[in-house]
Amino acid sequence: MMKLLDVEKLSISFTQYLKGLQQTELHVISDLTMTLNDHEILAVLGSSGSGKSLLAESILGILPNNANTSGKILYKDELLTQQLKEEIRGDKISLIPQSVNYLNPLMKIKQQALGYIEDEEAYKQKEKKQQELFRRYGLKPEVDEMYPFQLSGGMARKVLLSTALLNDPEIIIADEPTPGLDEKAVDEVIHDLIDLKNQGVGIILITHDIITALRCSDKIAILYLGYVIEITDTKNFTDDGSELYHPYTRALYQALPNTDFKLTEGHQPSYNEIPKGCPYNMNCPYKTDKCVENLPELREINGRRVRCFYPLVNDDENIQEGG
Ligand SMILES: Nc1ncnc2c1ncn2[C@@H]1O[C@H](COP(=O)(O)OP(=O)(O)OP(=O)(O)O)[C@@H](O)[C@H]1O
Ligand code: NI
Repeated sequence: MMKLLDVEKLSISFTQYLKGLQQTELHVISDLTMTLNDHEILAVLGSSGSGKSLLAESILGILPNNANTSGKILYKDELLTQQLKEEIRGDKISLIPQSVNYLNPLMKIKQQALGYIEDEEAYKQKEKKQQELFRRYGLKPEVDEMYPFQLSGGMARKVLLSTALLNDPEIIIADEPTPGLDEKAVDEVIHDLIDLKNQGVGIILITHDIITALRCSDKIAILYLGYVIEITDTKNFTDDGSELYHPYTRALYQALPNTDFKLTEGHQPSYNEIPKGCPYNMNCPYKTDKCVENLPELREINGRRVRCFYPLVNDDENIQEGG
């Protein structure tokens, strides 16, 4: 097992200008810490608008200009600077984008998959790889000369997937690859991701769909109001949920058959109302004054990372109250 990415205390916010000279800070991601290894699918689970795409953009170095960030990201123990991000983007790290709108509508498919390559030999090699990948994903040769509008949604997704794989990436960030797809296409995406993982790729699967996360990930990081509140092995989502330590994670899992399997808006308060103290305290049945006053750190407990003063650890595994 090799560490590919370490995200350490990453925060992303936007300054909002209100009437007059007033301004407030919109905290979209706060104090996010997580690790991605090779041969691993890490699902990042959060509701719509919770900053998941911004996390992807931050790792890739394509954040909007007005974003304020702090914290750091390491790539194989090396600080991932903006320069290094630009070097490895599309090469060692690839994005499977959230939307097929990432395709340039005015450019033929093959041309945009390959990009501009000056060296003739290098071009030929990449072209060969592209043709292999297109064949592997069932894209016929005539797709090469098509424009995006001529593709079905499923074909466009396969083009994005093949393009992401062209340079044998070590890390793939898949941003919501399944919404809007029919059941068969979802099965295919999941199958492809697991296949890539088995080849050694480390994958960050960004999703608001807990069922997709449960079906293919090895670990799940759960976001709440921009905070990671638990990172746990996917196998801990089992039976009655008693292996899940954060009250929110457990409630989410136990509610599953009755919800529409999605983390919808309304589950969480809005970003303008992030409470002082624990982000979950307003909904937590176990809260104390301490939770209202203080923000719990993300700490390691029995191989999980949990942001809670009173994690729901089984009786036989005694844990001290966190500080
Ligand atoms: N350039 C920007 N300026 C100001 N605020 C922004 C900007 N970009 C994003 N945001 C804010 O950050 C929030 C998170 O955006 P993001 O696209 O990362 O969410 P997401 O979790 O990917 O949502 P979805 O599930 O809908 O894809 C947005 O709701 C928006 O309020
Ligand atoms: Ni998004």
